[in-house]
Amino acid sequence: MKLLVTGGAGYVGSVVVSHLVAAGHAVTVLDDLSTGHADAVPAGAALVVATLRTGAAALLADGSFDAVLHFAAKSVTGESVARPGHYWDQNLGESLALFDAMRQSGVRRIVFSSTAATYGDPEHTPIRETDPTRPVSPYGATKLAIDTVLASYAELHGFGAVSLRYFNVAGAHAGLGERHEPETHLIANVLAVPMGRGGEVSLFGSDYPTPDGTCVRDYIHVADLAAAHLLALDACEPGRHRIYNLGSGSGHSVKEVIDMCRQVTGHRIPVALRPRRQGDPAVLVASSEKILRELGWRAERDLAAMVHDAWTYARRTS
Ligand SMILES: NC(=O)c1ccc[n+]([C@@H]2O[C@H](COP(=O)([O-])OP(=O)(O)OC[C@H]3O[C@@H](n4cnc5c(N)ncnc54)[C@H](O)[C@@H]3O)[C@@H](O)[C@H]2O)c1
Ligand SMILES: O=c1ccn([C@@H]2O[C@H](COP(=O)(O)OP(=O)(O)O[C@H]3O[C@H](CO)[C@@H](O)[C@H](O)[C@H]3O)[C@@H](O)[C@H]2O)c(=O)[nH]1
Repeated sequence: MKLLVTGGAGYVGSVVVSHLVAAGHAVTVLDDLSTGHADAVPAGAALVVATLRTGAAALLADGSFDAVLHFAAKSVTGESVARPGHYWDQNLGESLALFDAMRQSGVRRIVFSSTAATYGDPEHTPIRETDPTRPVSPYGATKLAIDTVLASYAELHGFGAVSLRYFNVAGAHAGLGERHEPETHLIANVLAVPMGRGGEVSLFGSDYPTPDGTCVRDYIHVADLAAAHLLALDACEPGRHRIYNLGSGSGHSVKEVIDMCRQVTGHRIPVALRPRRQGDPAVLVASSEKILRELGWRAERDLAAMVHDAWTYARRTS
């Protein structure tokens, strides 16, 4: 297929592009490099540097693309609380421009990066796709709004759309990994300590109602995530919007993640206890039964593999 990948110079997008190229697809990346890196775009894919508003319509105009994978977004929860207008503009506004360009050029298949943040504070664990969506941050609200637009465009404009709700993405693959500046994600921050960038890792809150008092998350390897995108692409069906959670079904606490990083790196990794971070739910764990049942996908790699691969990547890129 001929594919347009928005945000393909970012962490998750670049790993998915490497899988798409390996599977024989022709890939064009559209990315404004606001948080991505031109050198993360895998060999074999073309890069167009522009925003969705300025670049999508011209790229899609000739009607030759078969589908879009839409990763481009601003995705730092805390920043979204400080700058909600920026998040609505960048996430919903830019997505509407992309969907409009798709509609005008007749491209109707799309796989979208949604998020566990659409659920907010869950009523029970594990979270199913049918559970209530009550986001607690502007970031989660913008992503839920985009899911809603896709449902509407599927019904009214014949889009075949799949929203993949990622839980906590981690690990590295094919020499591609996390390079966010500043970094907010736990595993990358913990590994920065043995890499010599900071003497201790901040642990945000140890008084949560969890077994060891720290937040529990469902970590998923970025290569497992990439595999799900290839299945989702084949599952795009005109007139339908499907939503799938992507997680492993089991949770790890922040303390467990830090211990795993100690084990893998052999470094003692000092911890500084800090107050809770605003907007962090205590437990987020996915039920991924729906995508197993319907598309045959399940997470294959465990936390040890994620930390090991992230550590290999960190050392290689230092
Ligand atoms: N990393 C996670 O744990 C996680 C979890 C849930 C959902 N997600 C979603 O997955 C997607 C990818 O996340 P990531 O961690 O790779 O983020 P990232 O910041 O590394 O990648 C996003 C990419 O989009 C580009 N971009 C942003 N706004 C753009 C715009 N308006 N026009 C063109 N390009 C633009 C950036 O330059 C960057 O290359 C995002 O949509 C994010 O919300 C990520
Ligand atoms: O330096 C750090 C970084 C994080 N944490 C904690 O670690 C946990 C995980 O945090 P982080 O890695 O920032 O991920 P989340 O905030 O859970 O968010 C990620 O996972 C969500 C889905 O579960 C997605 O919606 C988001 O886009 C994605 O950033 C949370 O309890 C944080 O408070 C720390 O204690 N210290």
